[in-house]
Amino acid sequence: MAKIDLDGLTKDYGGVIANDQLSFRVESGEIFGYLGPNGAGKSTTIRMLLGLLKPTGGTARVLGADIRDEKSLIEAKKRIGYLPAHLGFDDGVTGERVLEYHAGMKGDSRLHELLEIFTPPIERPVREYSTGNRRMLGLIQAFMHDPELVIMDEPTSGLDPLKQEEFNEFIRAERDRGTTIFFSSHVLSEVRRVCDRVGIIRQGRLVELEAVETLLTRSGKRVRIHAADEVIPQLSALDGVVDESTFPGGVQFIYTGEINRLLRELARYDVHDIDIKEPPLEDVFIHYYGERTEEKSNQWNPNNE
Ligand SMILES: Nc1ncnc2c1ncn2[C@@H]1O[C@H](COP(=O)(O)OP(=O)(O)OP(=O)(O)O)[C@@H](O)[C@H]1O
Repeated sequence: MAKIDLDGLTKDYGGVIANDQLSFRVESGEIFGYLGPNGAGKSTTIRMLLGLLKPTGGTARVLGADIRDEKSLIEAKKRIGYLPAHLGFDDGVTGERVLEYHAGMKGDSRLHELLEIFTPPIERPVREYSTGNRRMLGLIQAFMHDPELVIMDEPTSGLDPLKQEEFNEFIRAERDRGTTIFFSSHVLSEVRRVCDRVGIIRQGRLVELEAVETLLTRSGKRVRIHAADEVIPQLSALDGVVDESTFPGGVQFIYTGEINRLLRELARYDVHDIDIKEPPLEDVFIHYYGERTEEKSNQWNPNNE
């Protein structure tokens, strides 16, 4: 059974249709990345899944509970971990007190191991916390009761690169022990490293739903060849070559054809050196973020790491 199942989920804020008939599933035991430019509608979906906002059309099920059915959603939420984008902790109390409060409501069977990975200074009042320490406290509270499903809104914002990497490792291990993870993100490198599948939302509509590997395969390879000047025009003209550009002593392009065909073609030329890579995920996703100057999406920063 899918852990999350959206069925025409719609939110009209009265003028702004933030989610427009979204239908997709998050399957058991996968890490699903929910991507989209600023204002695309990610937080709106997440807040509806947690029952914090009411849909104006369609519905969704989380762990089998219809989000319109308050009672069954409350029951399901005991088995869900949630990390909101904005962490509204009581600033006056210590991190330890915050965790005790959450433990009282839902349990804390994994608290000690989480405190070894994420390391906020729990003896200090939350008001003294840096953004990263707040995020870590939030992550501990999201996972401490060993939930079956974890929903997170931009979980790594504010974490330093080392903690981000620890977070990546941690959620991969969580997935391997069977936890299902759904999170929104702007950090493409993180999505590449940890997600099994992604959904991309733009102006409230789902524009892509695909395995990360498939997206990358479909997007071709980035090829950089050093060769004699006279063969460069012929290399640039090969079938399947797009976005070609030359540099002194070589040419680079995206190759969208069959890789063996490229290798056979290249064997006919005097090639000095070659580098074949997956395209950066930025290249793969960038066309979903068209009209960037006309929308709020111009805040999208694909290099945000
Ligand atoms: N309470 C509200 N009332 C009216 N419009 C809203 C409300 N909340 C969000 N919106 C609008 O709905 C759209 C989607 O917003 P949402 O916060 O879901 O996007 P997002 O993808 O999470 O963005 P970001 O990446 O910037 O956090 C935006 O146009 C936003 O301005």
